[in-house]
Amino acid sequence: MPKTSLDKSKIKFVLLEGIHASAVDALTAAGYTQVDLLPGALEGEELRARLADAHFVGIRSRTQLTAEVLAAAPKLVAIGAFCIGTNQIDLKAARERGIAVFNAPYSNTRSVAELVLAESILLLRGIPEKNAVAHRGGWLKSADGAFEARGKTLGIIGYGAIGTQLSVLAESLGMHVIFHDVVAKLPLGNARQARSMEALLAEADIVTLHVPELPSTQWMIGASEIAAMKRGAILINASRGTVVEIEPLAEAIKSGQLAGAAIDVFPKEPKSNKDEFVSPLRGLDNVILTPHIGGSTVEAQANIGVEVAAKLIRYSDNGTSTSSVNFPEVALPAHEGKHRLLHVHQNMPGVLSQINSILSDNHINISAQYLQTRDDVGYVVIDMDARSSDVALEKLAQVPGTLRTRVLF
Ligand SMILES: NC(=O)c1ccc[n+]([C@@H]2O[C@H](COP(=O)([O-])OP(=O)(O)OC[C@H]3O[C@@H](n4cnc5c(N)ncnc54)[C@H](O)[C@@H]3O)[C@@H](O)[C@H]2O)c1
Ligand SMILES: O=C(O)[C@H](O)COP(=O)(O)O
Repeated sequence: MPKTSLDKSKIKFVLLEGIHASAVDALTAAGYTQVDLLPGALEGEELRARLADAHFVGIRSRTQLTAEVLAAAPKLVAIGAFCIGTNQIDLKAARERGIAVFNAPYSNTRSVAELVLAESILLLRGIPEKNAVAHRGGWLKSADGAFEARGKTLGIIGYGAIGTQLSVLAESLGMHVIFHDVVAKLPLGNARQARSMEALLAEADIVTLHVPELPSTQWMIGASEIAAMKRGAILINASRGTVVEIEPLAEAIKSGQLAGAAIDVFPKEPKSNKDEFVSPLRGLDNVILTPHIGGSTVEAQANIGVEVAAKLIRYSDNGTSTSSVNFPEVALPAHEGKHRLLHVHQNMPGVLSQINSILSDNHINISAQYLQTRDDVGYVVIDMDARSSDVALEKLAQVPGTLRTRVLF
């Protein structure tokens, strides 16, 4: 056997944040034996120490993979975000180190949509407050401020995978759906695109947020947006904690400007289940507070485990990088009987011609070559005879601008 491909028993996976066992099962079935599964998020020195010899890391929304952390992970080949959001990862820094990032863009979307629909019904009926009062020995039997969902207007900000599913579910209850998105979207069913976010805020009985964390979505709902909502409306945020300003929201609940709210994500979330949750929203009975569990269902987590593990396995075994959120996307066939050399490099003129000169000067006969670039990084894949891969790897690793090389067989 040539010595270039890393034996699967030597490839180390570190899975943090209680990733579902389905991921471990998938990795084990694919022949990977070194899989460390940890229940919580890590940070600082503990995180760096764990990543020092890891080839793959799996995280959820909590673990911050900054440029500094990635610099302390010299062997890292790919990152699996076992969730939708990838804002916790420095995607550019990862790409510039030749590290591909994969996520699960759909597996938990139904869980979030169902939760938001349930919260809409509960809040329209004032159930959180009635429930809290009953727990304290009170009895709030009244129809005042209690409404059916039928005929109410749901305003969805961010009409993507979650927003659209929620749209369909809400219409099945007889709700009117309006939405706002920065991209033109096909309205599903009888849903209607609002003229602007302001128009949506003015019309909706319930406003729900389903946007990613971006500079443009940071604090997009603050005091003036809340003031622009109908008096007695409801606000729901299960997107990211940086999207809604909490202080003005708490004030609006106390003043009656908003009748209720359901908040699943917060600007500052506890590091683990052992830490205290601190928020100005605590103690407000008509606010549903949930600990970032919009996507936390058994079904979603099991599916995410399988989906992201499959992407990491495919990238590790075959080099295919399609659906990566930060990396050049290359779809590769099997390379049976051949050795496959993967070369990740800075995207600058001349790299490919240098690679091909080396192959030609060393009389290396290639059977296939694939190239894709993304921003500042290029990814070239070369299939060749087994006897050539040792020398090709040694020579191509020296090409100026090389970020990373691997050989698969
Ligand atoms: N609470 C949870 O547990 C949980 C679970 C899953 C996802 N999420 C969050 O929900 C977000 C949305 O998920 P998704 O699957 O629907 O994502 P998506 O990418 O499918 O949809 C997001 C939509 O928001 C739109 N958008 C972006 N910027 C906008 C802006 N400024 N104004 C209006 N629309 C804007 C996009 O065009 C897109 O249509 C994720 O990015 C993630 O942060 C939270
Ligand atoms: O981005 C996501 O998918 C959600 O925020 C869920 O994150 P979690 O896996 O940490 O629950």
